Amino acid sequence: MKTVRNRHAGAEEAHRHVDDGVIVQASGVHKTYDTGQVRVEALKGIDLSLRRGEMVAVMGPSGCGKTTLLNCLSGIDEIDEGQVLIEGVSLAELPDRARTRYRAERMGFVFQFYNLMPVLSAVENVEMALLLAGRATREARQLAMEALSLVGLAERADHVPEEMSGGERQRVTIARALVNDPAIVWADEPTGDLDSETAEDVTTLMRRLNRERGLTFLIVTHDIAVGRRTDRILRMLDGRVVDEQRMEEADVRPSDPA
Ligand SMILES: Nc1ncnc2c1ncn2[C@@H]1O[C@H](COP(=O)(O)OP(=O)(O)OP(=O)(O)O)[C@@H](O)[C@H]1O
Repeated sequence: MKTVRNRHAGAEEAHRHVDDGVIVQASGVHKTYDTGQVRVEALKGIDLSLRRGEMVAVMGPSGCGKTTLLNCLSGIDEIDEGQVLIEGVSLAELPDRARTRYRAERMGFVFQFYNLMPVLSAVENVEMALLLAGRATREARQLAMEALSLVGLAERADHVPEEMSGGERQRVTIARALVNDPAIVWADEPTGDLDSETAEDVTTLMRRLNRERGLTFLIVTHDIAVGRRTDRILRMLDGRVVDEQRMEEADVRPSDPA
């Protein structure tokens, strides 16, 4: 994997130089939370890589460091030691504005509790991701509508979140996550707030987007039904990745309906 030294150039320019199929490369990642009273070593040396088009689950018991890992890989949180490269770019080395811009342009996020703006309609929530990334208003509206169609919600475009079910809200956040055509979508317990049937629909949707659009996903989940639908499960225990399980084709159901 080539490393791009990215001093003043924008992240956009940097990632054009690297395309060897690896999206995420983490080595020796440590993260400790120190509240003054308690010191928690949440990540104790993580090495992993994700390839373009992969769908990977991170599983493990409560408190083992899954969310911390997602936050550290995606640059939401700072790491104490080690290195994280996304498309060959070390986000930690980018100036603040370039890092924010990189995240807005190249990453999508899906969270358990949706994180939608309650006063905005579905289409406005989705287009916000584009407007923040500097797209023109008209183009943003058109792309947002296309993304809502992809997740089967075009007819709900004008509804605000409280007028939608949990599954519909999560589909809006998935539309928002993919609308920028990101390098990777980070999903933290995307089905955690959903009943099992709706969770399966949302998982099927993510798998379809992964297969059809080559969208790369890293999904933190407690739900083995989600894990089974991915390409790989990384199992964490006490701040470390202790096991990796590749899913059989039979488990990932290649013939899932759209
Ligand atoms: N901001 C913080 N300050 C202090 N400690 C924290 C903070 N965030 C997480 N921790 C601690 O770090 C450890 C890992 O937490 P993390 O949220 O990553 O676990 P998790 O595997 O995602 O858990 P869960 O499945 O319950 O969401 C836990 O011991 C947690 O208490």
